[in-house]
Amino acid sequence: MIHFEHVSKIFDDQTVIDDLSLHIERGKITVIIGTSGSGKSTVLKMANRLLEHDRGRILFAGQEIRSFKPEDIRRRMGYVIQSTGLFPHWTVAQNIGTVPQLLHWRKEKIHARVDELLTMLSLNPDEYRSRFPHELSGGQQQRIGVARAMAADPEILLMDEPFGALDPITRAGLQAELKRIHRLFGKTILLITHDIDEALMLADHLVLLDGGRIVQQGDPLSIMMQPANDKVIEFIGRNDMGIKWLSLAHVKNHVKQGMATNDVQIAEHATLKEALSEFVVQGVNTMTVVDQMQRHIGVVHFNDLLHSMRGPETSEVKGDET
Ligand SMILES: Nc1ncnc2c1ncn2[C@@H]1O[C@H](COP(=O)(O)OP(=O)(O)OP(=O)(O)O)[C@@H](O)[C@H]1O
Repeated sequence: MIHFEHVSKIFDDQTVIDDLSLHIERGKITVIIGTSGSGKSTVLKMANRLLEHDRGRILFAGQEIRSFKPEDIRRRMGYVIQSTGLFPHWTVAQNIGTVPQLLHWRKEKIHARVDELLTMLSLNPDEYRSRFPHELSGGQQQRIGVARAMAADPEILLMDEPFGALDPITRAGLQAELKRIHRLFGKTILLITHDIDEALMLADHLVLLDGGRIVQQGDPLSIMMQPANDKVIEFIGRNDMGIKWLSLAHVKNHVKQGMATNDVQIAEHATLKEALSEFVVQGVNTMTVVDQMQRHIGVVHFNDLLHSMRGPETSEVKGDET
């Protein structure tokens, strides 16, 4: 969907993006992770022409990005930033409706879309559509930022540290929500973060950026299995390796026939890390696995989870739909 080909960006004689080649695949979540100043935001801003690249080519839908008008590009790409950028004197509905309004949608259509998005993001439309941003919590404001970016159904969502300013619990909730929405609609997403757990949880394709250069890219599991150098190992974190494995594997690939002898259930799309937490909190050795319709599809055993923590077989986790 977006191709970066040998792209460089230079600010005041300093090369901040150096020969970057990257393919943002349709329907996937691509996550760029890097330390502060590594060039993450610059990559995102070059994608929607907030910044112009100096060398190489950026193609969007097969065409050089410079051939599009910046305003057209920005309508086709939703943009979510950490500080949300909501208009303080506009209601939630007006904020979400910004782009549809620019596109001259009918009033009723905008109204219906606002309500649809609020519902999708677990906010009751009757309660929230007329509120102003200062009447919302940080997490709710961030949801409105996401809703606004998605309002006109853009082809791609660009997300710049969207959950960076939130507390860990709200952050985890919104990450799960983004994952759920992605499962439902398969939207193409390019997200940047400096948080490795967030990156591992969300990424189909993970890109490690350091000093404006890509150190390694690929699916998270391959990167964990074959880190290119010490820098990558440092990124991933030497500790908690087993737990990070668990966050990449999913319950549905460890389901056995049968049913738990207790009432505890877990969703098939939960990660093994979430399963581990449930085993500990609930004090059980087995859990019944259910699908999205709450139908019982088998059982997961604590021992199997421990076994996978010692080193999952690649084939088990590869192709794991997240
Ligand atoms: N408009 C600008 N003019 C000059 N230098 C800039 C400009 N924007 C960014 N830079 C520099 O480019 C480099 C990369 O910045 P960028 O914002 O892309 O990093 P980042 O990885 O997103 O960092 P952070 O995680 O701290 O937001 C930094 O050294 C920054 O100082």
